[in-house]
Amino acid sequence: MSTKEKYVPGLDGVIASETAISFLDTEQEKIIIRGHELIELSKSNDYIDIVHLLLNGTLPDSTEKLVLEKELTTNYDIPTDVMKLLALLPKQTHPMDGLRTGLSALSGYDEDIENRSLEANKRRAYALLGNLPAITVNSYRLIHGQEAVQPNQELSYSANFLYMITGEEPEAWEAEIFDRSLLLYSEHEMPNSTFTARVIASTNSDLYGALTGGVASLKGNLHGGANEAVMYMLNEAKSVGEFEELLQKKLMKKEKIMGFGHRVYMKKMDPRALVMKESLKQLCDKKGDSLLLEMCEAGEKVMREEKGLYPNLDYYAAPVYWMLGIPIGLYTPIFFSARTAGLAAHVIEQHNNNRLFRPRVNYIGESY
Ligand SMILES: CC(=O)SCCNC(=O)CCNC(=O)[C@H](O)C(C)(C)COP(=O)(O)OP(=O)(O)OC[C@H]1O[C@@H](n2cnc3c(N)ncnc32)[C@H](O)[C@@H]1OP(=O)(O)O
Ligand SMILES: O=C([O-])CC(=O)C(=O)O
Repeated sequence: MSTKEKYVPGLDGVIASETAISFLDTEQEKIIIRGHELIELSKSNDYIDIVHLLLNGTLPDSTEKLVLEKELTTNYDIPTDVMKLLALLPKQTHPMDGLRTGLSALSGYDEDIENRSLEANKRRAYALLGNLPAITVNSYRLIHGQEAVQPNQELSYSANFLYMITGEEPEAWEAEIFDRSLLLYSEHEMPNSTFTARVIASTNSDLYGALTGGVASLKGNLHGGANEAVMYMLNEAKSVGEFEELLQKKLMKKEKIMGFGHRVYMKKMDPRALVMKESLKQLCDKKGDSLLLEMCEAGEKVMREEKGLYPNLDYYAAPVYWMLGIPIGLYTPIFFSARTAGLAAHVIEQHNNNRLFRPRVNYIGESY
């Protein structure tokens, strides 16, 4: 390669993979997951259905769904030494770093670690999905000097996840809102974390390593870390007026406003954000407190008028999680936990039809 090749910063619009898993059809404004539309699925399916769809290629029938949910809710075997390791981490460790450490440590306990077959990878993905709620919640709790919590295996996957977070058995409608958030976060084509996981998998590295890299990628506030950043920003204001003022000040200082904009939906609202906004409305009605919804809507207006930018999923996920009583530090780990279904499907696809990722550069250094 002697002459300069076309360089696209941030690989914007570059096709990095062929995949049968998902596609953002921006013309039709559809998020396609294995031939199904995610927003349609969010109306009558739940997270377990999507896990099945992502990892098996089809929506489950009622028996398959029961079997899968049972497998995930009873699959809890985090080694005590991993818990001890998490408890040793300094208090200031970010929960995403705790999760990354816990997830990474699990690899040593997989006696079949070198097996990259479809069956072995699927078994691993299910085991991880079973353990992730506990790893997510307990890495947060142990870092903060709290006791580890045990799952309640009588509850559904999502109800148990929320129960472990808040310590209270959720009402059915709360578990439903939380489940819908997991579904919306489950898979989204080729974001940075998925690309990261596929790049790692392409060296024949294992699922744990690929997912561990995925956690690091998702932590950043240009990606998954935006959901917690949105909540910190909302908490800086106490009224609609204060929030509008805060946004104007940030814009004057040329700061990025978390929860707005998207590489693929830049000038349109993320379809998932609309569904999440409905969940926020539902929560506000139930709790008789609409302040957060009013603030978010005012923020939407400011950003549309000032920048022509629209909310992404993280903008509405943050107030929804807040109103469900979830600690802010868990917002991004929950996103990762939900995305594990999609990431695992991508790693499996990469392993099954692999070519090493190894791009080139345009050299702009000293002449030679
Ligand atoms: C579920 C998810 O992971 S969704 C993403 C969550 N991340 C965020 O919410 C963080 C805030 N948003 C952003 O930083 C961006 O919109 C991104 C990174 C998500 C996508 O942006 P990119 O495609 O890389 O575009 P880029 O950052 O180059 O922005 C293009 C222009 O829009 C502006 N812009 C983009 N997003 C924002 C924002 N949130 N606030 C203010 N300005 C913004 C940029 O400043 C830039 O303006 P300029 O051309 O005048 O310099
Ligand atoms: O697609 C992206 O770049 C980021 C995103 O919305 C996601 O991962 O859900």
